[in-house]
Amino acid sequence: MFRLFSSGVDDLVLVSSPTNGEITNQIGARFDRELIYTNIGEVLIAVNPYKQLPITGPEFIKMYQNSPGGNEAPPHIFALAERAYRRMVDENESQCVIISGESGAGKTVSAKLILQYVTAVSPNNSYGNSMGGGGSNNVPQYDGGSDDYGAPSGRGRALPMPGGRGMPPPARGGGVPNRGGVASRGAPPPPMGGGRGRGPPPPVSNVRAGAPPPPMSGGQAPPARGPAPPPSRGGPAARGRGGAPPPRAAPPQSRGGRNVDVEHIKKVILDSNPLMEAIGNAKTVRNDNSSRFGKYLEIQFDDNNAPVGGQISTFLLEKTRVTFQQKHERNFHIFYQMLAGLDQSTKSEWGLTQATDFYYLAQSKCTSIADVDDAADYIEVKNAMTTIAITSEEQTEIFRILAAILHVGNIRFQGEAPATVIDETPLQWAASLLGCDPQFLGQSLNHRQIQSGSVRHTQYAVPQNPDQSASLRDALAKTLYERIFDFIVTRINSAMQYHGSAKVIGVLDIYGFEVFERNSFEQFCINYVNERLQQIFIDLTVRGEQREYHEEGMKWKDISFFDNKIVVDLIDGNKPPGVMRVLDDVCKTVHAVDSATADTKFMEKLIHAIQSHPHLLISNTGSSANEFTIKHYAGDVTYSVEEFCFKNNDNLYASIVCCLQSSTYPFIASLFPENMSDNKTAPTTASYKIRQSANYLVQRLSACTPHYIRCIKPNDSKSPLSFTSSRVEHQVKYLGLLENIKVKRSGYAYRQLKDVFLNRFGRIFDVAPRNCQEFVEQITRAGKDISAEEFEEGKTKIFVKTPETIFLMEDLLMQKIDPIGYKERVHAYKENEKLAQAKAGKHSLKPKCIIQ
Ligand SMILES: Nc1ncnc2c1ncn2[C@@H]1O[C@H](COP(=O)(O)OP(=O)(O)OP(=O)(O)O)[C@@H](O)[C@H]1O
Repeated sequence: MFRLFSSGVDDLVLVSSPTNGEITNQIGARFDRELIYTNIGEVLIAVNPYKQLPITGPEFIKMYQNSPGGNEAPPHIFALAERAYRRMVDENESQCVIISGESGAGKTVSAKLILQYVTAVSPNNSYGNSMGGGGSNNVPQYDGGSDDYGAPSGRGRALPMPGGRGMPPPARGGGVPNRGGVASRGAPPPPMGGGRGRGPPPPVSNVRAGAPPPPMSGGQAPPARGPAPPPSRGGPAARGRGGAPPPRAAPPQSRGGRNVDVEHIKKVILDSNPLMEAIGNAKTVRNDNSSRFGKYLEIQFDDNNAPVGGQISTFLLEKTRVTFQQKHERNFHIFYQMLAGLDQSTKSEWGLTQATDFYYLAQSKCTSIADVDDAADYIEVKNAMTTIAITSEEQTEIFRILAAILHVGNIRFQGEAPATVIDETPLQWAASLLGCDPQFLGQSLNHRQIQSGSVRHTQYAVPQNPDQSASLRDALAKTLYERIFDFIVTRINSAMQYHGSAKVIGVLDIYGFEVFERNSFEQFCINYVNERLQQIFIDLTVRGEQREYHEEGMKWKDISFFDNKIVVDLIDGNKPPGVMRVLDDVCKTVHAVDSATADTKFMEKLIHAIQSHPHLLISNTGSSANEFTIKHYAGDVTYSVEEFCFKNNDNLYASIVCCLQSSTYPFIASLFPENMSDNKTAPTTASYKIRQSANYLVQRLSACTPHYIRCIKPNDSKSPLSFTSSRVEHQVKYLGLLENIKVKRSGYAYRQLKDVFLNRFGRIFDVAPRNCQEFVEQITRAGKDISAEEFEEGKTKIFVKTPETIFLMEDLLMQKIDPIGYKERVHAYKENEKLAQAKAGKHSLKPKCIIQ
């Protein structure tokens, strides 16, 4: 008895006894052969190789283009992209690609590859008769692979031959099913929700700018240090080149009907990437270019299936990074790009020197990244801004605010409440660049406006001590940054705005499930969003299966799976109240208490409100209780409640907003349109915004046929092609891959169109069977371990219950059509096995197939 598949199977649904360890072994065995992609049905697993493999160049696009729904194609991100695009074209349905995984797993690279593929294969004109494949070679492309690879052997079915470096292996088990596992709906998605809690914008067809980004907040940096040269000018009166024209968003470029410059839209889609990365990405210890926000990009396609518009929605921007970064991490790239790229005279005019002079950049002791040229990136970012029609005046306004943020970070406080500023210089700089009166700015940092609980219209200015003032200072910096971020996202959306009806391909690049040694409010929110995404994943997968059974005229069999609704309700439920509801209730009543007392009250209330729940564990219910555990679908996570209330409150401080609204720069005032004297509406909390965002996402994604990419980070040292099994197994667990496989296998492990099935497996016999019945008769005679119950015939497909049957059929096929190759593989297998044993069981695989 031998194991044939020591190289791992390309569809994990075919693993005989799936466990987290076994899945890891399979992925590892493939990774050793530079096969970074593996399927679970139509779900794609992508392992980051930390090395450019020659598998994503234009010739690979051609290879996958028009391949029939990914059938027979080895697992590849382009196979998935092709399936999404083709299904949109053929079935006139919106599609979405949901990419998840931990930091550094390769989500952003995967998202870029999807965009690269879709922009390349779609037509360049919004009318005419080309249906895909008309993409221009001039379209800028992500440089994800080298072009030095040999030309593919043809279009459509052209598959790479085995043996080459980075080449996919021969399709095992007949490739992935054409359909199945996904539900579909015809209509394009509904209009988006409103923008940033400033009231919904008027509906414009199915596109609107400004999704509700749910901000995360919190984190207080210690007071600033660092020298700052004296201001060249003081106060708002001195304004340099900025009497600045009214800079509010330029009128959207209205598009609709057939007058769309598709090539321009493709350019905007691809060029907006470096801009979004500049304002939303940063170096972290895990990833030099880590996205610190979630992004959902929808590309809109017209009747000619050309991209005619788009829409970006952002989620969970980590704005605490503006004021605090841990050691060896950086702030958002844009700050360093500005310092490296701005001309010297503007830098002098704005009081800018070097990164180490500004506390917000200097605290982490990391201001540069190996192999990154911030000055060159600055030029790229400016060009991208120009592409999306941000005028040069507006660009100046944006960078001046960023400069102001750096000076804000250098303001330090001392003394009793109200705290006084230690050195006026940074305050003067900040006030000057923000067009505010320095005294007004100072007062808005050392006094906080508090509304009376009993008499709602009464406001009090409460003096703040140095710590509290530092907290307000950081709130100012974070608010300014967030508004710039939103402004740029809105302008990207304006540049892609399309008014006609359209179907979409959405690409969601969002943090995956997070479990650290210490988990805080941020992980709680991220994991909640992931619970919601898991919910729609299960829902759509089960419904997709149901639909397929129905279409195939087969009797539905119940699929058993863990329904995580119970966990979602535990977090966001109203009646009985979930954790978020309890948190919001506590936050409403704790304005006057310090952060630690508020967290204690939250813990008390949580223990009282949710006494017993099968998915909530509170081991310490005494007065020192400070953590709770949620049993998530992917595993248990313990959350420390420290700063939960502070972060959840995410206050927009009235004093700060009023000061900025008084700015003599119309651009800055326009970023703060809210009416702060309107006391009627209760301030929204961070968890409220996250619930809203999650609802919005679920609504958008549910209107599409989903495609999933689960990204895996193979090691923590960013080493090329190195695979640490324990790290991977952890991710396999938290990505819920085992559950994926179970759901997918609970009915049939394999399904294939009748023609494709009979063409492949009919070759086992001297006389090819003409139909399913003949096939079953012959195969049960040929393979003594194969029973007729293993097969079921639908209207268009043949279904096979267990992977073992598929493996046996594959063996019979191979012995028949390539007996020498078969012997060689058996030999190679034995050699590989010896090697594996010598390496003490590295990726040791359990028997997948028995050769007799
Ligand atoms: N398919 C790939 N081929 C080559 N290198 C890759 C690939 N995927 C990822 N990488 C490398 O890994 C790095 C991290 O990838 P990426 O930024 O996409 O991770 P991420 O999951 O988006 O992380 P984060 O959540 O922190 O944003 C990339 O900058 C790149 O160097």
